[in-house]
Amino acid sequence: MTRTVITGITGRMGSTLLRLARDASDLQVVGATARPGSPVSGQDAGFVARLGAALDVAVADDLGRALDSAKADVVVDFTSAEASLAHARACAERGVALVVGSTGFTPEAHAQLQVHAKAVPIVAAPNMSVGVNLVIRMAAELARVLGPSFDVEVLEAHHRMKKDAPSGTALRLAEVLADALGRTREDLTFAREGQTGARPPGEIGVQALRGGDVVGEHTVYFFGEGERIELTHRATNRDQFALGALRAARWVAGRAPGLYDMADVLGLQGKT
Ligand SMILES: NC(=O)C1=CN([C@@H]2O[C@H](COP(=O)(O)OP(=O)(O)OC[C@H]3O[C@@H](n4cnc5c(N)ncnc54)[C@H](OP(=O)(O)O)[C@@H]3O)[C@@H](O)[C@H]2O)C=CC1
Ligand SMILES: O=C(O)C1=N[C@H](C(=O)O)C[C@H](O)C1
Repeated sequence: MTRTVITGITGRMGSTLLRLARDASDLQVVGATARPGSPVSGQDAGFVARLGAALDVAVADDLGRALDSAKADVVVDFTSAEASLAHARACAERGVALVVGSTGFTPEAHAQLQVHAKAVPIVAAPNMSVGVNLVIRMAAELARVLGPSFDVEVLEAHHRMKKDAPSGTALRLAEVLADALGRTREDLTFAREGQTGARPPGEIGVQALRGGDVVGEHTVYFFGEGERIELTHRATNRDQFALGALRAARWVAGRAPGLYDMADVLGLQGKT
């Protein structure tokens, strides 16, 4: 049994993770958290996350306290970049492995995550769906083979409540595409407006749509002369993100310290 703590269980991903962790025969939910000062602190996690039954796990409003009272192997955290950094510190101080799905990390915050990963194993990825991680690899392969004569654009769409833009997945796609094409982050163009002139060769465009209840959609366009390739992933619910994260939780518990990606979890070796 992998003893698992889920953070942010009042959230869309936290409640999905709690349901799927509860249903997994090889995982035991030993802790659940909500934000500091949350009114649900002390209540049963199963009712707070609307799972329809008690879990016999009281919600804590501080991960450190939750870890001090539960002998956990791993924490699974989809909250916000800021909260995840604090959670990484709590895990590093207590020797507990961590899976981070939060997006919106600044380069400085990401560097801090790397510091905590010197103490404990951490899997961090902007998208934990197996399908998306395969799409990322396929996009890199297409870019390498098609080469610089194709114009590359990344388009993402998400629900109206999403806080960061572009999505972490779109950013990862753009970075992987830039790498495959021998370009840098300087070549990424985020949205366009005004007299932009002709599209510079080598540019990689990244565009974000927001609205309604869209779970998460990513398309990479390869625009050529006389043909176009579109590589699309559409999530229709959040279960595949959560199942990927729980797969990462089983994989990372007991591993050597280090910052790992979903490609490591999935055994996708070699360059992206
Ligand atoms: N890697 C992946 O596969 C995926 C990543 N994500 C990312 O996961 C993150 C969460 O997404 P989503 O679930 O939709 O967002 P939500 O806003 O629905 O959930 C976030 C939850 O975290 C809670 N929270 C905030 N701070 C803390 C804290 N310090 N301790 C405990 N809980 C806290 C919030 O509480 P409150 O409501 O009180 O503010 C909220 O319930 C985002 O960064 C998103 O981009 C999403 C889907 C897939
Ligand atoms: O906030 C979301 O919902 C999602 N966020 C992730 C991202 O920013 O890439 C992954 C997924 O698309 C859903």
